[in-house]
Amino acid sequence: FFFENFLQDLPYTYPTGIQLEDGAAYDYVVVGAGAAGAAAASRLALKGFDVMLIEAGGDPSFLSTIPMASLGLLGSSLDWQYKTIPNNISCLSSIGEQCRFSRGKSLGGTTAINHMLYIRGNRYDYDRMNISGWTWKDLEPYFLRYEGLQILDQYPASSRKYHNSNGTMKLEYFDDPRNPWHTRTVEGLKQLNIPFNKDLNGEYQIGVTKVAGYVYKGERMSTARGYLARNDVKKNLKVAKNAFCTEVVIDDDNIARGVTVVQNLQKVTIYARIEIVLSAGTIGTPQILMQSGVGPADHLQEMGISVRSNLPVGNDMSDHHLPVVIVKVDHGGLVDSLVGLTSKAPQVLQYLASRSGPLASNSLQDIVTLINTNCYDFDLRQYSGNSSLCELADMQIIQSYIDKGLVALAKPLVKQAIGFNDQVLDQIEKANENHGLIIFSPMVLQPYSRGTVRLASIDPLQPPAIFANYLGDERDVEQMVKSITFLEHLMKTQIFKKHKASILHLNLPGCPAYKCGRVEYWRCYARHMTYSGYHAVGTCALTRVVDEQLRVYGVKNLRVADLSVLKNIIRGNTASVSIAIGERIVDFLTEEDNP
Ligand SMILES: Cc1cc2nc3c(=O)[nH]c(=O)nc-3n(C[C@H](O)[C@H](O)[C@H](O)COP(=O)(O)OP(=O)(O)OC[C@H]3O[C@@H](n4cnc5c(N)ncnc54)[C@H](O)[C@@H]3O)c2cc1C
Repeated sequence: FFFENFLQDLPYTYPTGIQLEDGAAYDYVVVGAGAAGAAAASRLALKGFDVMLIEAGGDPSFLSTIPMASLGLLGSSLDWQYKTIPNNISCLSSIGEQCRFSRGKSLGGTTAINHMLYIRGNRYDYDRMNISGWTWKDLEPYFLRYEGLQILDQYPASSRKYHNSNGTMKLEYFDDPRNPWHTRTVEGLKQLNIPFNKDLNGEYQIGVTKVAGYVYKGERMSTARGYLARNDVKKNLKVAKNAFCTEVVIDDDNIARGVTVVQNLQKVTIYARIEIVLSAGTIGTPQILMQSGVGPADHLQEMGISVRSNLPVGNDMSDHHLPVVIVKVDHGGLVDSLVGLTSKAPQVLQYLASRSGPLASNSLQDIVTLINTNCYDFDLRQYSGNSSLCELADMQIIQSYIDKGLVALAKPLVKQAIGFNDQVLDQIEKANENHGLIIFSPMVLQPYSRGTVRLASIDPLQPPAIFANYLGDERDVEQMVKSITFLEHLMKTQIFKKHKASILHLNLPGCPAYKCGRVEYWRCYARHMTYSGYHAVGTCALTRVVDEQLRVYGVKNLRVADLSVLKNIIRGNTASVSIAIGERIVDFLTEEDNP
């Protein structure tokens, strides 16, 4: 009752869903209401076009709005719950040796379940794509168009020119988690000479900081909230929820005419008078394209699908990945986790009453470190970023905190969210009996390994085959060993030593004991404890599958706007660029930037 009343009090509501009618036509059909799709469809509707936005999921849940709850969303009904095809050299300690590959399934897409960190990547990441219209200079206006940075006055003056406070996606600092490791982590990193950099989206990208997040007034700022919940958007945009797009309808002249959609067990075809935009993400978009006959000819023929355009759809997928590193620390009577907090009524009430307190925080995750490990002296244990190369990060660290005893209390939830097998989970549970745990995620930011997405079935409702192929390239293993060595040094800093921090040496099948060979152990460890950074790009890449204006080669009136078009993975988190791509396509479509 309390929650029902409370929900009615929410200051924003999502658009009402529409039941699709077979044969209906709209100016534009946009498939996928995630980071890019929500932005693209909203802007088109605001320009006065008749737009239908198709989304496989429904509204984000109340849980999705609570920043601290983000881990609890993984494996939930808001998650597509994909798992990768094993490659036998990574994720060996995940259930079935399959890495978890979470993706959001609701209005807002993955921005409704992600960790909400706002990092735009390095300017060089865009410039090096070397594609006309896609340099940082070209893209910056689109980042600024949506950015609503509320804390700009707390940034250094040199940052001002890189930001906008008035955009629709409001961004703020997360609330204080009231966990001393929040500041201790920064202190330890400073002892290794990692600079404190207030703005990792400003002049320089290197350093440690407390980042701004997609959070506003204590609640998640998904694109469902930032775009779709706007009254002016709701007035103009049509949205079909729980509507799964199965195929693009392409006529004999290779012109895309419409899409087929399954909604409430009914299959309908709807049409686009102008164009169709696929924004179903790095997994969803290649799946729809291949079901429609757009993809690698040999694969399509093998699946019995007639080829409309032979393109390398689903190839060269690149994703951040990391070894999960578990650190035991002494316990200072902390309770900052969701499960712990729900048993702490005052803190829950504080959140409900004022959207503040630990539930409005992101645990320790908003402390973000970006460094180039080549500029860290492993002998001196000091960072010295004194060349231009050092401005390009190759490692990003985030961390979260698990309070003492929490794993035992919430084992099914942890298992569902993280997906490690019982052998590993039991060891983590044991370590957590008497210690708080900090889970470090040092991401390989520029991985060499590449994977693929293929159809697993001719049935479009079945999940595709995701072969992430993490650690397929040995250089990524070496990078992970470097990252772990860096964390070992962090454990030796005064502040971490003072609190008896130590990395947990898990007993893993096939791995030598740590004391028998440190580097060999960590190499083996990395292959066991591999985890996705959830930033996969490249399955419908610019200049390979789509042209500079995001038009699919060989098919007219069909474009892609989502993370799948990025050719190279950026040095940072990916929602930012995906939203910018959603903003960008609108100018392409409306001819302001369309030759
Ligand atoms: C656990 C996790 C944590 C993350 N943390 C961060 C972070 O802190 N900061 C950050 O910047 N990024 C983060 N990311 C990544 C970021 O959220 C994504 O890269 C970004 O949302 C991708 O945008 P997109 O538009 O390509 O796809 P999505 O946002 O995934 O949107 C795709 C949409 O298409 C819909 N769809 C798919 N197939 C179909 C179909 N057949 N029919 C109809 N609809 C369909 C989906 O349901 C979804 O709504 C995280 C991701 C995950 C999984």
